[in-house]
Amino acid sequence: MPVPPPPLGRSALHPGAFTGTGVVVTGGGTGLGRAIAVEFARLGADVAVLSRKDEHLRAGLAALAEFPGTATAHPCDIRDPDRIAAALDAVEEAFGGRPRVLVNNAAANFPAAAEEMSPNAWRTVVDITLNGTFLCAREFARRHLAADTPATIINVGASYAWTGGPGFAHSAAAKAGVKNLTESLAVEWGPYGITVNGLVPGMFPHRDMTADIRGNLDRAHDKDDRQPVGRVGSPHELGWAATFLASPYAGFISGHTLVVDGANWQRRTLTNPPVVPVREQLGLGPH
Ligand SMILES: CCC/C=C/C(=O)SCCNC(=O)CCNC(=O)[C@H](O)C(C)(C)COP(=O)([O-])OP(=O)([O-])OC[C@H]1O[C@@H](n2cnc3c(N)ncnc32)[C@H](O)[C@@H]1OP(=O)([O-])[O-]
Ligand SMILES: NC(=O)C1=CN([C@@H]2O[C@H](COP(=O)(O)OP(=O)(O)OC[C@H]3O[C@@H](n4cnc5c(N)ncnc54)[C@H](OP(=O)(O)O)[C@@H]3O)[C@@H](O)[C@H]2O)C=CC1
Repeated sequence: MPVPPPPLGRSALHPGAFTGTGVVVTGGGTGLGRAIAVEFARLGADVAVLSRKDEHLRAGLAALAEFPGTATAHPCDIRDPDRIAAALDAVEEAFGGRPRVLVNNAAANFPAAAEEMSPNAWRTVVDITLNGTFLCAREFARRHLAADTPATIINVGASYAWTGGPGFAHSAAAKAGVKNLTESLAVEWGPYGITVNGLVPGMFPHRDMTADIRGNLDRAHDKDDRQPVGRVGSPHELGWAATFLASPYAGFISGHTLVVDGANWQRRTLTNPPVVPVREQLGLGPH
């Protein structure tokens, strides 16, 4: 019997838990990033959204408008270190101080057969998902290291970091890198009061999904029945996990990657469904 989550509008932590705390969410104008941004704002945080597209920045601001904290949005391509630095300068000015939390949520992905992936397709996904995560973490941490102030970083991953992701070789490899990077940075920066954790969403359908990813999901019917806990995730549940990881109650958690997926990725048996080649799954013809 699936147990539904408490409804949108509840918070897991006490009201005002993040009042006076600045939070940066990359890709915070859409989907799961926006859900994370909203849960921080609900708890009083000042929230900054960073991403490339105006429409996404506006959507992020609109979602944050009902909450009391400062909401700000800054155009930024996380592949470009200078633009990241400029965006964080602008965030500090808007908040009147350094944000304490960085959520590296932005990523890139599309399904493609590995043998058909162009070098630039591979490079683009790795550049945004892995390199962008590193560059944002580096710029954010440098500022805290220089000022000797505590901070926390959450890197959003994917469970195919452990399993491989047939049909998503670029994204899976990049997310494996993100998980590994999380572990390195947690140790390097731990002595200076910076915790670094990973947060992995399982199946969280939402209306901002790119057509490619949505199409991939839509090939599966009965999505709830395919999850061990009997249902897919609601985006605000991921937001609750993020706020917990950034809270003082998680201060002794660092270098960990928390998977929020109802045990879906452990669902493996010796009698899995028959193998369907990736080309067939993607509707591609023979080689
Ligand atoms: C599944 C569960 C886990 C989910 C995890 C997620 O991350 S969900 C989050 C998902 N959310 C997002 O991903 C949101 C952000 N995503 C985006 O902005 C775009 O999808 C982006 C990743 C292509 C980057 O845009 P951009 O303007 O920087 O790049 P660009 O347009 O210049 O393309 C670069 C190269 O990639 C090639 N290529 C592109 N598409 C396809 C394809 N379908 N097929 C094959 N190849 C494709 C394109 O042809 C080009 O190579 P070329 O021709 O030069 O050799
Ligand atoms: N949805 C799901 O079920 C799952 C999601 N995930 C992970 O969760 C996170 C959020 O995914 P989801 O919300 O579904 O995806 P979306 O496609 O809705 O969000 C991706 C966000 O990343 C931003 N972005 C992409 N490229 C860049 C860039 N170069 N610079 C700055 N921002 C960029 C986009 O904004 P813009 O276009 O404005 O730049 C967009 O807001 C990702 O890390 C994803 O890998 C993992 C497993 C499953």
